[in-house]
Amino acid sequence: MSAATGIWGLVPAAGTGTRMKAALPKQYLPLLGRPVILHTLERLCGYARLQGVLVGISRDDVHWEKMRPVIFPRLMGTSEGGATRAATVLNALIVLAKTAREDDWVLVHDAVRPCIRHSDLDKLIDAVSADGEGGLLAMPLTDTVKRADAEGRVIETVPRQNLWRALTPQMFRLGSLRDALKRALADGVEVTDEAAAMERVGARPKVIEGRADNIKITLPADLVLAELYLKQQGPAP
Ligand SMILES: Nc1ccn([C@@H]2O[C@H](COP(=O)(O)OP(=O)(O)OP(=O)(O)O)[C@@H](O)[C@H]2O)c(=O)n1
Ligand SMILES: C[C@](O)(CO)[C@H](O)COP(=O)(O)O
Repeated sequence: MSAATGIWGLVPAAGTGTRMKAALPKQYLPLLGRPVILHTLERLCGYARLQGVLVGISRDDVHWEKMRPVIFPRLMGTSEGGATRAATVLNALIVLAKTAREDDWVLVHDAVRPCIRHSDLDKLIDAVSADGEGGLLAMPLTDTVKRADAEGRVIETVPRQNLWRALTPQMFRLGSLRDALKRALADGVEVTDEAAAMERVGARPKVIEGRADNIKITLPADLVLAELYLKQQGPAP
């Protein structure tokens, strides 16, 4: 990676959190007394290797302004979210491209993964910037995997060798990722992560084993787990 290559953070935070079934979007639910997203932004904005962090929020978002996380260094502001995570990320990349360069790296990290550690960010950046094809934090599957039908009856046991759970951040070059997401959306293909969009155009992203505590807050029980992890981690990001 040339010395001039920039590294940017992009945080999709425009979801509604339907699976959480809460009164407000889950990225704004309280976690140790602060909104989930503030924990995530504190981690990312406090990470010196990022030049800036852009957050994609819904145009209907009424919580961001109330929160005004003005204290964070590197926080660039917000871009308009879309109907899907992919659309939110694409819109943010288009905004980021006004400041960053086409071959700069972008780390896309879910707003609802507040337990991300700086050591995992280092691991991802060091591995991917040396490799060039892009990559993502992930965890190898350790349970047996079943595919079931609509009635909950097992159809098959899926061989789990070489199966990984994708986490975030996912790290790709700005221009390539923007174009790949544009292509997926134009083809009507809903990709649930950035790597899937890149794979569609022939990339072979690298999986980098991440920490088990980098959980995505999706269901109520995840909030309890995130609280335990943050308490266990202590102040060290
Ligand atoms: N249109 C969307 C949908 C999701 N996200 C973001 O993508 C991340 C991961 O998505 P997910 O966990 O699915 O969040 P939600 O879509 O809010 O959850 P649900 O699927 O339960 O509605 C979250 O930070 C979420 O805010 C986004 O920026 N724009
Ligand atoms: C990007 C991601 O967190 C990787 O596992 C996941 O795909 C997000 O999925 P969601 O349904 O938008 O939570």
